[in-house]
Amino acid sequence: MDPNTTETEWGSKAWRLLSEVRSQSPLIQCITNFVSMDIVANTLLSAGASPAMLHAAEELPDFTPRAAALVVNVGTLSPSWLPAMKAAARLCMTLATPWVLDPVAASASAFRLDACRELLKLRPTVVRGNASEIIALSQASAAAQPHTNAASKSLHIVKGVDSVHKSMDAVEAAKLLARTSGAIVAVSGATDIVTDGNRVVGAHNGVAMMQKITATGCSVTALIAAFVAVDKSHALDAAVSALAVFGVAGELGMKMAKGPASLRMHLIDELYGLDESALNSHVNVTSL
Ligand SMILES: Nc1ncnc2c1ncn2[C@@H]1O[C@H](COP(=O)(O)OP(=O)(O)OP(=O)(O)O)[C@@H](O)[C@H]1O
Ligand SMILES: Cc1ncsc1CCO
Ligand SMILES: [Mg+2]
Repeated sequence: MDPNTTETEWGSKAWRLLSEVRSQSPLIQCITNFVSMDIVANTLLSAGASPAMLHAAEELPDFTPRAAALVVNVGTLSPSWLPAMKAAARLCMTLATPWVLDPVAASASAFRLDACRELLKLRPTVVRGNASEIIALSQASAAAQPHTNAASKSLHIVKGVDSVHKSMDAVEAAKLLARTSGAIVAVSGATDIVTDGNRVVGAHNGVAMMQKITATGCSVTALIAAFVAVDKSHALDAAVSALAVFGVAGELGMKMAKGPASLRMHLIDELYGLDESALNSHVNVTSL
């Protein structure tokens, strides 16, 4: 993080990065779960980025090098998809293209946890999960070998894809995961937490109703990829800004929403229409 960023400067930073996404329209390759494909693509389009949901291994050598960033989301993981996820991540690692891991339901099964740990070795720029996912992954990756006690203890920490922990409960786990993986780690929740293992920043935007729309977490993961794509050397700032921007869109959308379905629509509309004054007055980011 730029150590000079004060709390009042986060609004203008978020605006600058959103403006860059709008002007550069970075190509974001998303290998994401079936549930999330539509809302992730619409979130990226509303923010000004260009989504592409390609996942065939045969296409990666041609396509992945053209992407400005990659998202790998294991939400509906199956054995046939994992090799392509790893191959795309490996290409990004080789090409220094930023990529973001969403470890959905990381500890739901040994297969999924091992897949997440293998993906972590391919040096994601950012890992974004909910609190239960980050706690489970942090415990598992602290274990030196596969199937050690620490890894198996972290199995089944999650109920499913929804968190059973609060984001603030995951601060130490996030810092540890950042240190062991080298990634920026973001934990979504009432306060979104972002850390590089030393600094911890909190983004306090958003509304609780966002949890009642499936794949809002997947969507903000993709938005983080778009923001990192336009500011590769400041991944922590980019992740914080994306989380704050998405949260502000949720707050503004909630003013017109009657429930989750209409919030989904209004959030996407508000993201599309965000302007400088809205971000300056609503972005609420602090050091933790
Ligand atoms: N209590 C809350 N108050 C405000 N915003 C919230 C709250 N809980 C979640 N959010 C926001 O909702 C979005 C999704 O976060 P969440 O933690 O629900 O992700 P997730 O569990 O990975 O979701 P999914 O798996 O459905 O994609 C984030 O932008 C987050 O900031
Ligand atoms: C509900 C659900 N199941 C697998 S992925 C997903 C989308 C939210 O993560
Ligand atoms: Mg999730």
